[in-house]
Amino acid sequence: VTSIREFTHEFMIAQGLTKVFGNPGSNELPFLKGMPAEVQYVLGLHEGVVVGMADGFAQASGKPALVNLHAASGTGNAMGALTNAVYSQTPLVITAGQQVRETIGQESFLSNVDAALLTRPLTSWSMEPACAADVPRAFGQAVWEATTGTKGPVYLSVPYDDWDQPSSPNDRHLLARSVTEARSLSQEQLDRLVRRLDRADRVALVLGSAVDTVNASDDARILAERLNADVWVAPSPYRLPFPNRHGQFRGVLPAAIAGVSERLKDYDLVLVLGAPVFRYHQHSPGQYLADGVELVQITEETGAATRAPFGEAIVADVAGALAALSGNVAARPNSRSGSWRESTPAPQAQDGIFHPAKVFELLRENAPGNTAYVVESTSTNEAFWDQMDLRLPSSYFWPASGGLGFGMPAAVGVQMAMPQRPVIAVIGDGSANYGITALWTAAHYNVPVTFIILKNGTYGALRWFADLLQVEDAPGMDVDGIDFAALARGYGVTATTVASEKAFIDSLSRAASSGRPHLIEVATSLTTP
Ligand SMILES: Cc1ncc(Cn2c(C)c(CCOP(=O)(O)OP(=O)(O)O)sc2=O)c(N)n1
Ligand SMILES: [Ca+2]
Repeated sequence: VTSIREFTHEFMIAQGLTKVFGNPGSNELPFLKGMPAEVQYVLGLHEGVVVGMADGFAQASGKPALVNLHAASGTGNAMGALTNAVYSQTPLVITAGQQVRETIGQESFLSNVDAALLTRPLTSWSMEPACAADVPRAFGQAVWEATTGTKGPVYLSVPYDDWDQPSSPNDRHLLARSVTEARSLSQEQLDRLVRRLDRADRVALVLGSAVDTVNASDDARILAERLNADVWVAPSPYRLPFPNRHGQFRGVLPAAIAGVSERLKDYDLVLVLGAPVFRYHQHSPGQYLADGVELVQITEETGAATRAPFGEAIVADVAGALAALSGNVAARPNSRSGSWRESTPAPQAQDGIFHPAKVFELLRENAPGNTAYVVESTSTNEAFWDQMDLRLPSSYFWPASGGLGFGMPAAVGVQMAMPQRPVIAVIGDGSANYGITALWTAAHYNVPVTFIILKNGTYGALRWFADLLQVEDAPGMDVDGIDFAALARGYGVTATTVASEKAFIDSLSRAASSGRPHLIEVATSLTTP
């Protein structure tokens, strides 16, 4: 008789879930027993790193990732990483071991009390099956909940004595199941939108990260060029949905109410695709939109449509909408299409201290054009977008809720999913500490990420926020004196500390040709975000 474990392993392989990102405890061992050779277990040394790696892997591969955590303590460690994954709608199937079913009520050691509640509201679905016989169906539901409707992380807690129970012959039906969806614009919605776009004088496209998640930036560019529309990226992007040096690219909208309405005030129609309206961050009250500006939002995320405070929302497949719109709007004269903007020269490094813009200029000039960047350096965004020239989909990954500890692990996950592209992680010296153990996994599985640590010795973004909020004496702002090269070597990753542009370029090219992970730490000056 097939056990529930054996059936579940077979189902995982049938679903293509052939990597398990995990950190094990005793509750998980009965699930991990006899794992088929087709399944690779990727060990992370902290559950935040495990979920960060799975998040990067799932985003870069475009497929769900399977995670296995240790009951409540493991799940608790993963919650910070889940704040990102839930906002990037990353399909993660998070499983966790539970104590023996009959001992949960008495809360014996390692019981995950109220397991199905533990991850709410950071999972769209969570469950602990009411009996062992329901585990296979619940596992299937977890996979389809993660990948259908508003996609995102889900959670399944399984008592560890369930795995040895016999699987039912009915479970075989699960192997034949599929769950798909089609939520394209209706013909009437499409016709109405095309008429509005064709009649509008000055159109702005505001593109969200989901446009890159669904790999639709090419159609976004075609639509923008046909409309001769200005293109903005929606606030707080965790992906790049449009080439940032394209002649029609106007920048990333500030994550502030007044800032957004100021930049959108001269348009008569704003079309938002694949973004919430909007993910503001610093609070600067004002009019949501200037008078005369109309806004239409197309999103796959029902909640982003229903909770928006203004504009007309359509819940529909974003890639399909872009393909339909770009094929139906009238073409306008456009001298900008296909043009590329030059970048501004970065300030020179002084006495071994680099302006972050100089680091980015050296990356633009020396890293391969198909490099994918995983960035978690919270005071250098402006310099990054000024200097970088990213033209390919899946070229930029950022923690979707700003939950730090994403960058280094996600870079490992992205590189595992895209072995054909170089991956460079650009990490602040504050952020690096939240996911630093990812270096061990990079070394252990030889994942050739180049990690660049920008050392300004402080929580730069918080200094900027402290000024904004007039908090003169904020404590806990400094993180100086950390030797990341020594930490990297301690986890098995080679490292260099560079103090000149030549040394930076040499380290970069040596790292790229080594085929191994490498860390480069560079002292940088403090800039405003
Ligand atoms: C898990 C977690 N903890 C704390 C913060 C708060 N935080 C912190 C601590 C920041 C400073 C990060 O410093 P850095 O060195 O990585 O980058 P910059 O110096 O460029 O800001 S930005 C920010 O929002 C967070 N976002 N996420
Ligand atoms: Ca810093």
